[in-house]
Amino acid sequence: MTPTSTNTPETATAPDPYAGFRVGKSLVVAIDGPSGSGKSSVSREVARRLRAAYLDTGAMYRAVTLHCMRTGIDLTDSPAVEAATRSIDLVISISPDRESVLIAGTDVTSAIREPEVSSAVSAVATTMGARAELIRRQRALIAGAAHRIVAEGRDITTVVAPDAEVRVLLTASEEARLRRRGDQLGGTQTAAQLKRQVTERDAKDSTAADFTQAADGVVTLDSSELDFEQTVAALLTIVRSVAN
Ligand SMILES: Nc1ncnc2c1ncn2[C@@H]1O[C@H](COP(=O)(O)OP(=O)(O)OP(=O)(O)O)[C@@H](O)[C@H]1O
Ligand SMILES: Nc1ccn([C@H]2C[C@H](O)[C@@H](COP(=O)(O)O)O2)c(=O)n1
Repeated sequence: MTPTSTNTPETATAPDPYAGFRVGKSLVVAIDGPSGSGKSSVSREVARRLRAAYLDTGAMYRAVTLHCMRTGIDLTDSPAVEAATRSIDLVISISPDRESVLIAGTDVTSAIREPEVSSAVSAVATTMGARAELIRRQRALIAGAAHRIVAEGRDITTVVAPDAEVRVLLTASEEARLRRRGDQLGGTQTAAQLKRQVTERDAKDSTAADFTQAADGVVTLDSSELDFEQTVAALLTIVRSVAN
């Protein structure tokens, strides 16, 4: 089943002084980058300020992974994973203010963030048939968003929405990304655990999508020396300069 959005982003009728972006003009902001670079948190906040929809494509890979795990599908069995991806009844919110992922009506919003899913998700991300189906659904969600959307993942600037008005590779040094993920998890993880969750997962995922270097026309934003607010402001500046 094709996923449907549970959100209709606000249709602005007045100028949007904070975003400084012309009202009424169609806008797709595509963001890629490695784990811990700040894609989800920064993109969500930028979407709020642009009064745009927000699509977390990683959540879709996570949902398929959880579905396979719960239904006993062997994640190394590519045809079975592809079939599961084609048939999954997946509904994802594209509101930046409401995180919601449903599989066949069951709320899996928190479950897809569990460490077991994070450890297993690369198996789905590297199953090309599964990618093709998720890319198809992601394009449909982007096309169906009212008139502005920020979509983030690993292949949005290159494959899902290469014609987006704004295309950004959000990076940060490995040290910054490991530190951020460690802080995010409340200091509960050892250095080795963090490396597995960030660096090793990226190494596996980058065999299926290139998010380590900016493709032609993609602007690189290195947030290593920026705090969260500075990164949001820098991304909004790029949006204004590229899209206006
Ligand atoms: N510029 C920044 N400075 C400091 N911390 C940041 C910055 N950007 C994001 N963060 C924090 O870093 C953590 C990781 O960010 P986030 O989850 O958005 O990364 P991500 O790129 O989406 O990772 P993943 O792909 O693994 O989901 C979060 O706690 C977030 O608040
Ligand atoms: N467009 C995308 C989005 C995500 N992935 C993969 C890479 C990750 O291992 C996994 C979960 O993403 P996260 O929630 O950590 O951002 O999904 C991908 O291959 N392509």
